[in-house]
Amino acid sequence: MEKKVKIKVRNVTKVFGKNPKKAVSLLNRGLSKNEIFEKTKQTIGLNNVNFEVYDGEIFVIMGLSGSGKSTLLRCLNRLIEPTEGDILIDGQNITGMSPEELRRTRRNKLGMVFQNFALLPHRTVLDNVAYGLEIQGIPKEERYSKALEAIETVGLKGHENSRITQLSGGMKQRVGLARALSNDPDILLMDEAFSALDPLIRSDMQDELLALEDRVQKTIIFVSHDLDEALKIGDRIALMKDGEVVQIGTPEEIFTEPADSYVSKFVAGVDRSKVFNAESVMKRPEPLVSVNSGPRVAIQLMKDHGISSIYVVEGKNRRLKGILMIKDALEALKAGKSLESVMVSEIPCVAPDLPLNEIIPLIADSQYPLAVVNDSRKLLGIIVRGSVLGALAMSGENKQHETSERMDSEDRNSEENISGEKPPEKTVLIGKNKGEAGPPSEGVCFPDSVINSGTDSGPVPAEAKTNRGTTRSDEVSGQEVKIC
Ligand SMILES: Nc1ncnc2c1ncn2[C@@H]1O[C@H](COP(=O)(O)OP(=O)(O)OP(=O)(O)O)[C@@H](O)[C@H]1O
Repeated sequence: MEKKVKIKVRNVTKVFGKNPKKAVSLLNRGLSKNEIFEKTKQTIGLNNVNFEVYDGEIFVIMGLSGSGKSTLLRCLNRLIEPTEGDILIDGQNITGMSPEELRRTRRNKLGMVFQNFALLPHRTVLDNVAYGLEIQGIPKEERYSKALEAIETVGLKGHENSRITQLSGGMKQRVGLARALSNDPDILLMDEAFSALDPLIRSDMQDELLALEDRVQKTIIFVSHDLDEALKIGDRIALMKDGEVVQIGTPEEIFTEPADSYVSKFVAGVDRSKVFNAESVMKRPEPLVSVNSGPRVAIQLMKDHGISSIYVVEGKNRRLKGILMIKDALEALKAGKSLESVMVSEIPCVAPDLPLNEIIPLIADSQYPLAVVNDSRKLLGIIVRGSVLGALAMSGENKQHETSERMDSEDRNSEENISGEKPPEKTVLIGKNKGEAGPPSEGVCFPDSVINSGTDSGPVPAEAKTNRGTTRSDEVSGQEVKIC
């Protein structure tokens, strides 16, 4: 599905100083930020920035101090006026708007959360959250009702009448968030919103933001100088240096395909196992056999593909039923039994967003590849040891497809290793997908048609996914051990 562009930033440059034209002309002649400052005493805040933000994504702007993050964020609502360029929100160019139009757009579409909370210390939580609505002239009853809703959304219900001075840092930032949400804006601009918090509280707030994003589906532009934070919460990250965007990509793209040596150095120290997740290391689940097929079909498929086990699925949505060993299929053929009666149905399953560091112990303990399933138990992919090791070992310069190629050959070996091993009595499901298998369907499907048919049964997406979802509080609880 095509992504809807919510914000478009086009050729935006910002010069701080009284003679921006001179600075811009020097920029166009290729002079650096420092050279321009030496010559003109004008500071380049942003240099020809271009990007798009999609509806409903968390887009992180990150970079070192002074790289232009806050300037860029503030240009998006024109708290800072760009010197050149356009900023379009829902297709409307805000750089050309009159003060009244701008006010309306800010009010209806944009909410902002600041690092230092920017709260009124002597007011209650409720009055702080309702403050933005108050200055818009919204009647008391309506603004309190909206404010109470926002307070509940950020988990502060019961604290409406507390004074700001009575709150912890984390709670204060929730108030800031509630205030930004009170008007139900489409877009949240968050400027180092969690940087002032203690590490544990900060981590909690990141989890809560992800959970909140799941519920309310806002477009969030989040400024951070912390790479771990960016990797954790960002759908995509824009990395800035000296007022320029040096790379935009998913966390994994930034990791595996750094645009230059600056980006490589930036990501050098990061723990790869926290960046990759099940979806990014799984391989296509092929071949598959329908639960309604006979053992002869399963044996033929395993023979054709040179494998000794095969995943058994049901219906066009390839709902996972179990795994079948070739020896059991042969036995079923001899005894006239069904696949279902001889397959192993209790196999280890993980959710697609389970991070690699949580997958490693599971795969080490498992006799089978791990099945990656979604909430409706659709088999999305399988993970074998080789894939995990490949992702961990890959250096920053290597490209994603190299891993996939290596995975494919290692998968084969790993699947072979399953052969002949006695299935365990019970195996476990880790992750959030814990649904029970439903009743068998009537139709028979074969692997290729299973993979290629139906609206949501397409191939495993090539685009790599990160572990951001796994840190959501509701999903962390999904790590409890369950029988699949
Ligand atoms: N009001 C201003 N007047 C002059 N220069 C400014 C002004 N605001 C920002 N700058 C300069 O613009 C550049 C970008 O600053 P900005 O605050 O956007 O960076 P940042 O990446 O957000 O940094 P930090 O993480 O330290 O907040 C810096 O060189 C800064 O000194």
